[in-house]
Amino acid sequence: MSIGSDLLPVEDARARALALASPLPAEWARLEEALGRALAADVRAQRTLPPWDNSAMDGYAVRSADLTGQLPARLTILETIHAGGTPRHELRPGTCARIMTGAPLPAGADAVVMQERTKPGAPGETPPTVEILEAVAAGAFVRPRGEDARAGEPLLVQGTPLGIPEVGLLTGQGMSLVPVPRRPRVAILSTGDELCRADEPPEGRIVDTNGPALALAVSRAGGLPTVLGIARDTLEEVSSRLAAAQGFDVVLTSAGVSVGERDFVKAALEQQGVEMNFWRVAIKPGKPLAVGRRGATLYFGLPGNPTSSLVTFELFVRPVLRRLQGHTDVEPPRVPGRLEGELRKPPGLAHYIRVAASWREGELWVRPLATQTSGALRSAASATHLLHFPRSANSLTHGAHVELLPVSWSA
Ligand SMILES: Nc1nc2c(c(=O)[nH]1)N[C@H]1C(S)=C(S)[C@@H](COP(=O)(O)OP(=O)(O)OC[C@H]3O[C@@H](n4cnc5c(N)ncnc54)[C@H](O)[C@@H]3O)O[C@H]1N2
Ligand code: MOO
Repeated sequence: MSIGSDLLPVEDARARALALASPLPAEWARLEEALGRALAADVRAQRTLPPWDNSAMDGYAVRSADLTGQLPARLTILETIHAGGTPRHELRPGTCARIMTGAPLPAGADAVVMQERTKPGAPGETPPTVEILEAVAAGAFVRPRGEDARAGEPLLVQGTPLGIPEVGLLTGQGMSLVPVPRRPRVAILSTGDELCRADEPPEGRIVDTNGPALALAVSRAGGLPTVLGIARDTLEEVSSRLAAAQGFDVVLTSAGVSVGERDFVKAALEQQGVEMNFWRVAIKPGKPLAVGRRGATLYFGLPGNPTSSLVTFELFVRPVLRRLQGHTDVEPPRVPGRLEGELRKPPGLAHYIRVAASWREGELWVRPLATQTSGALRSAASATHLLHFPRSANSLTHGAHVELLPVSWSA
């Protein structure tokens, strides 16, 4: 059997993890807390915005038909309309209105000529006039009524991720609450006899960095983390700590999931009635990943190596947290890039190489970080992307076109 042939491909593993997840029940969230979340229902506009046709430029509101003959054309100025003002006159042939950006168009006007394409009449002349130097098409520099929203019509559909413009659109509708799936509650349990808390004297132990790091990653992915602390490497302790972790949508454990003599996480999960969906993925770092479900709760046994836990979070947990929050686009984003230097590996596992990217000559060039060991957090520090070194490939040469995944954990 060739290396890795008994392991699940990354894409299959992600698909299987995602298949365990569906959007959580909706809650009403204040708009400022809805940023980055996905709408749980269609939203219809209640207001038409902008409420009137208005000018996109400082200039003159005109009838485009007045400009089809000889140019320049001299028009009589009926009034000046400011943003916030109300037009008082309807344009008749041969007339126009001075108008400012955002001001409502007067009746009869169908276009705006920007000020720079005009020449003012003599100061003090009555009635005041302006010379229009260019013809304009009907609709030029007019922002039509209802361009942003039309009362009664769909505004945003279910599943739309709420970015800042979307939140702005909803604000413009006078909405203060929106329906979004509630945030997933995520428990994080570190396991390992060698671990201590950051505020304890280490004395031969190592500080649990995975717990706090995963909590930050969960928050960034929109989840609500609860750090459960450290479980010692016994089946009883890991099992009882898992039993106590009730009421969570997702439980993340770190370490104890490989084939070592004290790797009890899988056994403990099974003892707690978790149905394992898969264990071990054809990936480096992160091969021992274990995923299962009990009722509505999803369990991820993440590998203990600090970078392995972050990479598996990025490739498997984050997409699941996004699906739980109603996002439809949950696959990790990818961008094309070019490799600086060379990479080699045996075939069998897909490698996700930590790289730093910089933009050069119209392309994203990536440099593999000097340290690639999964045991060192340094191999993730200052990484901007993960370079996908495909499972079947054994070398990538300088300048190779590569697939890059921006990491959510970078600064
Ligand atoms: N014979 C084999 N050995 C190993 C295999 C294998 O296939 N066959 N896989 C290796 C791979 S790949 C990984 S990844 C690790 C993962 O093993 P575990 O998930 O069981 O993790 P541990 O062995 O308990 O710990 C690994 C490493 O990480 C440190 N660690 C653990 N927890 C934390 C934490 N919360 N904060 C910071 N650092 C942590 C731990 O001290 C170890 O150094 O297994 C390989 N072995
Ligand atoms: O795959 Mo393990 O995650 O390299 O150390």
